[in-house]
Amino acid sequence: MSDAIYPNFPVLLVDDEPDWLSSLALTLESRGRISNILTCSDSLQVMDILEKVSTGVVMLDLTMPHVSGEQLLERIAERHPEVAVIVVSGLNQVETVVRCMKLGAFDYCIKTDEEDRIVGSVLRAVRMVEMRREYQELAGRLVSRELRHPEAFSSIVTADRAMLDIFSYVEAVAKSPQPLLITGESGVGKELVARAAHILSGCRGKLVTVNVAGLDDTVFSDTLFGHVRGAFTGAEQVRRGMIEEAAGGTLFLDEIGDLSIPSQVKLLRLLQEGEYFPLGSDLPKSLKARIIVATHQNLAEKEGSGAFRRDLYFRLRTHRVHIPPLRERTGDIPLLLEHFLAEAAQTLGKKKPTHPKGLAQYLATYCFPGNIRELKAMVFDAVSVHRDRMLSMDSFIQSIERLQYQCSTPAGGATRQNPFAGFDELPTFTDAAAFLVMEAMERASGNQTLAARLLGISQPALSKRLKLLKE
Ligand SMILES: Nc1ncnc2c1ncn2[C@@H]1O[C@H](COP(=O)(O)OP(=O)(O)OP(=O)(O)O)[C@@H](O)[C@H]1O
Repeated sequence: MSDAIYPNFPVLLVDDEPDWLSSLALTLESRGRISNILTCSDSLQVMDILEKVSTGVVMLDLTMPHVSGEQLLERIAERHPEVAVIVVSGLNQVETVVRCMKLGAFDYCIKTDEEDRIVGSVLRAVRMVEMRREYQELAGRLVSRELRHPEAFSSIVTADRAMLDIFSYVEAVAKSPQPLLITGESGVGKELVARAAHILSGCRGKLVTVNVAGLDDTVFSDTLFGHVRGAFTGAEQVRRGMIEEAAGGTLFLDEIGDLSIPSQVKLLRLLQEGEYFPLGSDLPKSLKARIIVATHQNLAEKEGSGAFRRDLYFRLRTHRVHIPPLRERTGDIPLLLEHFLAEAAQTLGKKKPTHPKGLAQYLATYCFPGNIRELKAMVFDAVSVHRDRMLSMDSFIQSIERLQYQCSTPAGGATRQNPFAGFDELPTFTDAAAFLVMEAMERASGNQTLAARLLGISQPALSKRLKLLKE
């Protein structure tokens, strides 16, 4: 949650008793952190307010002069079905409850109910309205496929459809108080997406990044929550934790899949309660930052094996995006190549070189386990050693040939499979060679030099085989 008022739509409290209105408002603010509250003690004004202000939730008394709560409930359900109405009444009669629920009430509370019951009901209604609004926003954007703030994504070079859909999604959920989970292999651009989500959130505070991989539980707590003086031996100064650093902004927790179980419990509590205790202090502090988390690991698998808490996993996955690896968006390679060539030339103080025809095609045949970071490093390496106007292909070929084995083994480095192992009847040498040649030509988009490299033979040798195939 940011410093901004919460939720981003008003909760309207309607009751003819001003004292009850102020006490309810106080309870919602202190127990539910709901600060965006409007009150109305005149039932005649309610429909006017709803016309003018985009209210999300109404808490409605039943017994009021002029217009009764039930009449209002009926009108609201008819004219503003998007508003969630919670009836809060002194009447504890089953028939009244049933009638109100039939008229479309979201919930029915009795004024003498425990505070937690009433606050819990409002929080559920707020969450439902938030989700409904996010869904409508998202559906609208996916249909129009238009970004309202494309500048937030300006550092992410792509023309890939899946990536552009991710941008729409991130834009739609950017203002949500719920955490955002970003998954994807290492180097796909998760941090860039987190940065874009932070810009779009409208929070004026900083984006504070913490890589939680390898932090033991004490260091994790100290880093995030900070400590008071004397909290432990050596704690001579107060330490502001990263949550406080990020107040009014975004806290980005990278490598969340590596978090220890005790730290997962603490993170879950922080997300659930919106509160934390600095080490050595028994005075809680409020979370005032939006949380974004990222991991290259498969959290569903980790949850299945018990290495990641289920409750935290479900809490984190409310809003989630998966960034595809570069090998699944090879259409981006020419764009990224141009982008990194310009960046490398500028950084290294050189003139931007042109690249050989076929380089992008050649790169597209490689699996890029390190994704865009790896491509960027390759381009910088090539630019740093090149002397002529035209970039040499050799530096790329050498890097790729050195790393190529990783592509031929499945993720996780399992041993190379024999592709013929499951065949009942083996193909002849001639047939197998013909299939290989056709596959290489396909992968190299018809470029014989590239196809020959993929097969480890010379271009004339490939040309000879192609001629034989045609005959
Ligand atoms: N689409 C892109 N356009 C331009 N640069 C990109 C793009 N995607 C990634 N990069 C660059 O690649 C590098 C890796 O990106 P980033 O750190 O965001 O990846 P990551 O998924 O967070 O990696 P890790 O999991 O290792 O933390 C950065 O230098 C980033 O600027």
